[in-house]
Amino acid sequence: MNEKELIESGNMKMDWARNHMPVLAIIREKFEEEKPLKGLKVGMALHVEAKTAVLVETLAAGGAEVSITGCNPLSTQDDVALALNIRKNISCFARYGVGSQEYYEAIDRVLDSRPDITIDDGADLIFKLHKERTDLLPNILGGCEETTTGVHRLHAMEKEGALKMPVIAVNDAMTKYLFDNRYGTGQSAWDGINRTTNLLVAGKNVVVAGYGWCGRGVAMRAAGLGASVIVTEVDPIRALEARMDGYRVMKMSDAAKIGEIFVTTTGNRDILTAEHFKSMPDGAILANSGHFNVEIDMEALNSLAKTVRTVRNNIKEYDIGGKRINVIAEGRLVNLAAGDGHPAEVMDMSFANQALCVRYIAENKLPNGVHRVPQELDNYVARMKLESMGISIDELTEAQRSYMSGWECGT
Ligand SMILES: NC(=O)c1ccc[n+]([C@@H]2O[C@H](COP(=O)([O-])OP(=O)(O)OC[C@H]3O[C@@H](n4cnc5c(N)ncnc54)[C@H](O)[C@@H]3O)[C@@H](O)[C@H]2O)c1
Ligand SMILES: O=c1[nH]cnc2c1ncn2[C@@H]1O[C@H](CO)[C@@H](O)[C@H]1O
Ligand SMILES: N[C@@H](CCS)C(=O)O
Repeated sequence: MNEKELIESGNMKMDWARNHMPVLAIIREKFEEEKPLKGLKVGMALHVEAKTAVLVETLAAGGAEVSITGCNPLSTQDDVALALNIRKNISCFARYGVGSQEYYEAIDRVLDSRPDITIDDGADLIFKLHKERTDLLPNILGGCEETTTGVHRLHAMEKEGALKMPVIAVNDAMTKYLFDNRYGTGQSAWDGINRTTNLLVAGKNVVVAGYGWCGRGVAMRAAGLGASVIVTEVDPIRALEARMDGYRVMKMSDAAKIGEIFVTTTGNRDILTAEHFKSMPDGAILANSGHFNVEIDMEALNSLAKTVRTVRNNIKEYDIGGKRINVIAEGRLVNLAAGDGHPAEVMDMSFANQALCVRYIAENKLPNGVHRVPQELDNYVARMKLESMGISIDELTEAQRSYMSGWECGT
């Protein structure tokens, strides 16, 4: 495709996404009217694809000047990046498949815009701000963090007294993690795996590592596709939940021997290691839908491999001596690096939270540290989403409200 065709394709993807993001549309309308971000610069490092682009244009509609790059070298969609770049007050520095140097140079270019507010997915901008670009910190009003791992890292920085700006943990809004991490990852991880492998899930042993919000989504949808699901955990309560939800629970060293498809969702490292690769059945398929590319120990797999070859677009086969292990999308987030990411209706809620939190930062002076998404914003997103789905719910009567808050009657 030439540049013009790429831009057309990016615009088409954005139109489709925009039409399925009704809560963000309500916020965009308000932003257009009220311009709450007028005069502010927003710097972003998110997965650059169509739903993110709709968030970017929403912020620009609010009066912000937006600079954006990717937060994963394999999740950028170049047509969308180009379509964003031609829009007024938006600069996009993301490109698909960049190496580490170009990836971090693009982060620097976003910071060169001297943002007032940052939006991260995995805290890349915030790390650079604290490690190399500390001169920019006094200018920062605050930041927003999209994902679980980013929030964990920010809490660790805060605990050590290293966090020098306020950040809102957008991931921890209930209208984010209960839907995006669970139903979003549950659907889009399988979308990525299925469109890439073109194999059957029914009847296979699927091993899901981690039974957090992502893991329970991935396990639930695997079961729906007819898999026999095995869960591995380190948390006894979550392991118990997985068992009582109907899955087999065992150690990874045992699961590795019988798993046919493995999906990691832990946010941790070294979940699948050399020991596991050696005991896996021939032809095992590995995918990561959790954190970066360290959940599957790719270094160990590379050193075990006698040969490595691409066997299908986005699938590498590692022959470790008479046994073949297949890895999708280099062990990076399978839903984004081998698919189009979460469904638009789910990102509608995540990004509605982002837009509202950017406005909140612009209008409130927050102290340094990690902040929760204000409950009223979380409730607003839920109410708007229900409304957009044509769902009405009951309201407490006065008598019910006082019954629920009193202690004298009914016991
Ligand atoms: N692919 C996506 O689009 C997407 C979406 C949301 C979140 N994420 C990322 O996915 C990861 C998980 O997010 P979450 O919200 O589910 O987190 P979570 O904290 O709810 O769940 C993680 C689970 O993994 C378990 N775990 C940790 N180490 C383990 C190990 N060695 N073996 C087995 N289990 C282990 C934990 O006990 C926990 O139950 C994070 O890195 C997050 O940033 C990805
Ligand atoms: O399609 C998408 N566009 C933008 N962000 C996404 C999409 N799918 C998932 N995530 C976001 O990626 C984070 C993990 O890196 C998740 O927290 C999720 O919110
Ligand atoms: N942005 C990072 C964080 C995922 S948890 C990534 O895409 O790998």
